[in-house]
Amino acid sequence: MNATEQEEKEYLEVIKEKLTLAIRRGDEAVRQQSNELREKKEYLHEHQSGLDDADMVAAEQSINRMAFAGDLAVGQKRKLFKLLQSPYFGRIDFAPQGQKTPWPVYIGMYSFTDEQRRQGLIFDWRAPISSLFYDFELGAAEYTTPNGTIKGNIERKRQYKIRDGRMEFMLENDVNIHDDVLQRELAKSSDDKMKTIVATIQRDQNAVIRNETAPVMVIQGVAGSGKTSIALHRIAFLLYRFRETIAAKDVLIISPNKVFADYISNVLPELGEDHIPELVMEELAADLLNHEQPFQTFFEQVNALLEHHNPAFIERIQFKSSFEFLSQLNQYLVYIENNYYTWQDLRVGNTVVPSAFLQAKFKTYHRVPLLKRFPLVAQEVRDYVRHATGRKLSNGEKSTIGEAVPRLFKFHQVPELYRDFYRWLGRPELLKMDQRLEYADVFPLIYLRLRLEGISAFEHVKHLLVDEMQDYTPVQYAVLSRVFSCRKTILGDVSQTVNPYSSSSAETIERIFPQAEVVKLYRSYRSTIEITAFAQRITPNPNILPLERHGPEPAITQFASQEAELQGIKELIMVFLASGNHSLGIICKTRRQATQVHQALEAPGIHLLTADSTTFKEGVIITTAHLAKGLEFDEVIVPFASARTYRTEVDKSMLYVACTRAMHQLTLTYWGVVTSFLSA
Ligand SMILES: Nc1ncnc2c1ncn2[C@@H]1O[C@H](COP(=O)(O)OP(=O)(O)OP(=O)(O)O)[C@@H](O)[C@H]1O
Repeated sequence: MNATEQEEKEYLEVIKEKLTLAIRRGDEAVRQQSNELREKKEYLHEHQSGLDDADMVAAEQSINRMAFAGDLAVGQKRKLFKLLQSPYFGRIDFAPQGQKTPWPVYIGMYSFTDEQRRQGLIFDWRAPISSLFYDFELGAAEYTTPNGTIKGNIERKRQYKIRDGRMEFMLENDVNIHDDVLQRELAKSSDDKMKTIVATIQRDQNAVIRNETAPVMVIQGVAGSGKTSIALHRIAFLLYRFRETIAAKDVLIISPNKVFADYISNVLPELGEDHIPELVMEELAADLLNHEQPFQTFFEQVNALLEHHNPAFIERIQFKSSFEFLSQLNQYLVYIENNYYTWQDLRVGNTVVPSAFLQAKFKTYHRVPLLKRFPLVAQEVRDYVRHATGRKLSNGEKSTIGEAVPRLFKFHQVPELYRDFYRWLGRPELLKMDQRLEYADVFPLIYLRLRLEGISAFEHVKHLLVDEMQDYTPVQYAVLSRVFSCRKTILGDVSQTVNPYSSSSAETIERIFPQAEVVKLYRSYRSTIEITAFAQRITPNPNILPLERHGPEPAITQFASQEAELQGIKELIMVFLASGNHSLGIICKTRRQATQVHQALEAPGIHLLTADSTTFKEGVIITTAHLAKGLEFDEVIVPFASARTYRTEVDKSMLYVACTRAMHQLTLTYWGVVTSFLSA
């Protein structure tokens, strides 16, 4: 069936016709449903007075059902329209064992069935059979279904590029041409937001996407290895595979900032899924602190590190990012259990509640978080006194007990205990708590809160996705592990840390989640070989495997002065505007520098992205390396690449992140002496 390219083109027309018909039928159904809905509402309105409660409830339920069906139909129509533009991207002819003739399986973004013949015309890329396309070339192959493994033979494999309903090309996979299609995809200029990669998912990526069993999946991948893309496709896969038990609203993405969240926001809707709730780490922290405690943000912490070298500040951060610190916090919790109670008899009127009774009751509730035990023990004491006196207690007596029981313990507020922790350590100077907490104290405080008070928020979350895992500390992970007992996908790259004093590697995360499956990805897709090799000069990684794609050598351009450099950048922007590229990122080390460049270049269409920005912008963007993390641009300019700007370990991380954002072209500019990080 459909052996030649001509036959394929004709078949495409047949499929498009069927899709058009399905859209028409869907329209008709939607029209009918909305008419029925309107009639039902009118009927209700007119007969309101004659209907009893049960009738009203039934009518409301039926209206809700109709509205829901209407929404589904609209969603389905949207998918059909998308399919009409590009119905499928792959085909495999598969003969299951024992069958001579293979049958063609066309694979697309969504499935499409011929309702009349009950025949699958297009299979969703996430369907079990579609995994054949990603995992095998011609020859013996197998795929797993919920009912077992199906073995067989792939006799033909093709890839298509269909755009606006037209077949742009068709490739026969008798050699490994997968790379060919991938090359074409990667050579394109960037989209305004992150895009889907369903047509070119690679085998190792597919294994991560389709992993159904890992309770915690840790993806450690080099810059541009597709971690974020894979994680989002994995979510789409899990939503499809477990659609009976998990919906988009049950997933939570923790993203590093709002711009990144906006940048990735298109992927899941493109894949036909609803929008997934997301939270920035600081929003999560504020929630877990009941919005009662102001704190420094991670951006502010990193900016402070970049602006001033402050050894005491660095020491505080480093200490609080260590495993040792987490273990000290745990030891402190044991210590206060054993040492901060003052056992004594409690007198209520003429009744004496013996200290042994109090001690025993506190022991009974040892599974309850410490600061939550007081009201429970107070109730036990009230019962004791009532029993002893044989009468009801007065309100005064009740409140005496309510106040006296907590007094048996030394502290009652988590922040007091947090401060005491440093005294217990013998290092009170490690806590700087002015008007607001330092960022390094935010999660330790939350951790104490969790252990001492318990927090029950976020229990509804069934899958947690954490990006930029290298930026979070052991205490942060200890918090995440306690707040989210669900399955998790955690991804990042330790080479892209923006704060080397607080970063975590996959190994660190494995210590916290011993049940984790760790996957390492070394193939880099984003940048040309030249850009990847250049970035290796800053932070070498012998394991990185750049995809064979070439472009211009990155340029390091010297200027005589800052004015000349800014003028040079203006000219580079003009060249960019005349090129066919879509996005240019001008990536600075600090916010101050980014603002300075923005002021110097001020022109319509040049956007400054800061930590306060909430959306990703197309065109020319000026920003910091910290904010650019996770984003990508056709071209990148790194201004002020001098020895004065890039000196410390943190600076070096920033430079690496900035350079690895470039897909096709990279230019570094400076005046004075070039940074030594580029001299290797
Ligand atoms: N299989 C693939 N097919 C096509 N494009 C791919 C594939 N894998 C990755 N890419 C592309 O490579 C680029 C990098 O992907 P992504 O941003 O997901 O990587 P990352 O590992 O999260 O990067 P970083 O950590 O550097 O931010 C994107 O443009 C993505 O579309």
